[in-house]
Amino acid sequence: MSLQTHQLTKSFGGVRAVDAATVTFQPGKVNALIGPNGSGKTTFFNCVTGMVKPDSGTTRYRGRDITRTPAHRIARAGIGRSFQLCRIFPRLTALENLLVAVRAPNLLGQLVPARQRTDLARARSLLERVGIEHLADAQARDLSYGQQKLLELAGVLMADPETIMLDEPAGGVNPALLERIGALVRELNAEGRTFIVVEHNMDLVMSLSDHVVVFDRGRPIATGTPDEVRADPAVLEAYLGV
Ligand SMILES: Nc1ncnc2c1ncn2[C@@H]1O[C@H](COP(=O)(O)OP(=O)(O)OP(=O)(O)O)[C@@H](O)[C@H]1O
Repeated sequence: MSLQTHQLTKSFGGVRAVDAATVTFQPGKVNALIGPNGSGKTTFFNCVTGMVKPDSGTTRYRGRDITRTPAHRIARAGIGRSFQLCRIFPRLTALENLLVAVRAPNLLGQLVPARQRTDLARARSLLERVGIEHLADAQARDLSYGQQKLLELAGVLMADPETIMLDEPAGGVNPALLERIGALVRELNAEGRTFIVVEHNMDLVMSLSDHVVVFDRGRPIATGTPDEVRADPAVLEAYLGV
């Protein structure tokens, strides 16, 4: 079952940020969402994940209409996401950030020691998985920007999402960490997780993704394999204005 939108629309004043966007993402694959600055990618992400209410249109996930579902319930349904500008708590340690990321929805859940122990073990193993276990007790603000992105990814993984939406994972990240983020996406995808990645780094998009959706002015103008969209004249026109 896939994530799909139908005629999704969101305006801010006179600007149609997302304009009747009908998109189907491929389950089990790495999907990329690309497009020029201001083409509506982040707003589209925000609509899909319940952070912004669309004006009209629908989003369906695994056959269910989630258009009006609150963000925390969409997250619980299995869609995790990261943000263009990392969302972490700078004064908490890396480990504490992960524990906060899975804060139990009610107080009772937070007080159950077994649950706390499981979360702690999971948080430690995820820090190890993303390669920053040595920074577990460092304040998040002391991590490099790339390390903060890895921490945010670990936070997303705490909820064990089946679908992971990443907003510009490569933005501002040095080449070594970029490679690690790419490798992690591949590994996590091989384990069966679906990815939807907004990214401006074309080398990363082309090497990582199976399926590419190109946005221009709030709607898809091309979809296909990296090679297919690269050869599409509409894509060249959108990017270069030729
Ligand atoms: N909260 C907001 N209020 C007003 N206008 C907004 C808001 N959010 C986005 N927009 C406008 O909507 C359009 C799409 O913006 P959006 O950030 O979704 O594009 P994007 O493709 O993610 O851009 P980028 O690649 O630069 O991150 C832009 O014209 C932007 O200025």
